[in-house]
Amino acid sequence: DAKKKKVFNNIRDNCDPAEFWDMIGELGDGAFGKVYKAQHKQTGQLAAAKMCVLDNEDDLADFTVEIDILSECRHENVVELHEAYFISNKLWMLLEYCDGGALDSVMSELEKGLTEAQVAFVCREMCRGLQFLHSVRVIHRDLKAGNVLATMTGGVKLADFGVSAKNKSTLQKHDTFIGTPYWMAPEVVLCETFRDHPYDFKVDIWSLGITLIEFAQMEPPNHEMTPMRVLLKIQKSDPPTLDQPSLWSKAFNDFIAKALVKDPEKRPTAEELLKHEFVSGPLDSKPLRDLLLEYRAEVVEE
Ligand SMILES: COc1ccc(Nc2ncnc(-c3cccnc3Nc3cc(NC(=O)c4cccc(C(F)(F)F)c4)ccc3C)n2)cc1
Repeated sequence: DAKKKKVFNNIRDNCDPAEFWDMIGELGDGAFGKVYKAQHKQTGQLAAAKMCVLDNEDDLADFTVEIDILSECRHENVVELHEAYFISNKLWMLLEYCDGGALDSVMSELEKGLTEAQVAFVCREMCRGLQFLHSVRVIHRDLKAGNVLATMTGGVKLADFGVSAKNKSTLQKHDTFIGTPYWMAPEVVLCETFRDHPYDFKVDIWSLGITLIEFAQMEPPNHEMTPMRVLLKIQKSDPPTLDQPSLWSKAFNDFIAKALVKDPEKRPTAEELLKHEFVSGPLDSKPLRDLLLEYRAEVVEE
């Protein structure tokens, strides 16, 4: 009955994607479920299709955070959701297909990091994506090269391949209202008022800085340590820098130093970083497009 059946907007209920889409290849088989390369039967449009088997309809609620966010987040630097289907306990999400793949795969396949020109272009696009996400009060919380997708035409798109449960926690929308305060206990008031700490979104700026070091050096700082050791190190050490600063421009080193400020209140916003000389000059997508052509040649060769 209508009452029980929660209607989720953006999801086509009891509609089979196989009616409209052919699954033409596999893109990944992660913890989250299978991901296929799909082609629309009529339009020929390509998509990345993620299928998750849900035990019951309540699990669907877990995914609606991701679906609602992706449906609202229409921006050229954020991966775009085409359609979502829910049929016989299977949830399908079809996203625009980024034919360049994820940037961590590009680096590991070519066994080299990005040049400064490539980093500067990708960095500007990522800042624009972050500026948008933060403007609609979405915090990514898992920025890294593996979550940056590219297209052969030089498009750069923020994505998040994390496991859905993590997505739910990482993609907390921060505009939930505070309940009526009259009956609130003091500790609830304290928690409620400081819950929506205005600097939460600054976590993405730190991760952006770390991701730039990953682009330049193929690995993030401290990659040789165990995760436990890294937690302690990040907490007590000075912010990381490029291993060999003299190999890179002053602007690049300075941009990283600005993003990797430990105090979130002093860390700049994406909007402020877009004014930095590292990304404010004329930047061309050609260096990135050339890298992707190299990558495609390698992958095709295999
Ligand atoms: C191995 O070679 C390739 C070649 C091309 C591609 N291209 C591509 N293009 C688009 N999506 C994918 C993809 C690959 C593996 C897993 N998921 C993929 N996309 C995807 C992403 C999502 N969700 C998000 O990216 C997401 C979720 C929450 C928030 C956000 C954000 F905050 F960034 F907006 C983004 C949901 C469903 C799917 C199918 N992959 C990938 C690998």
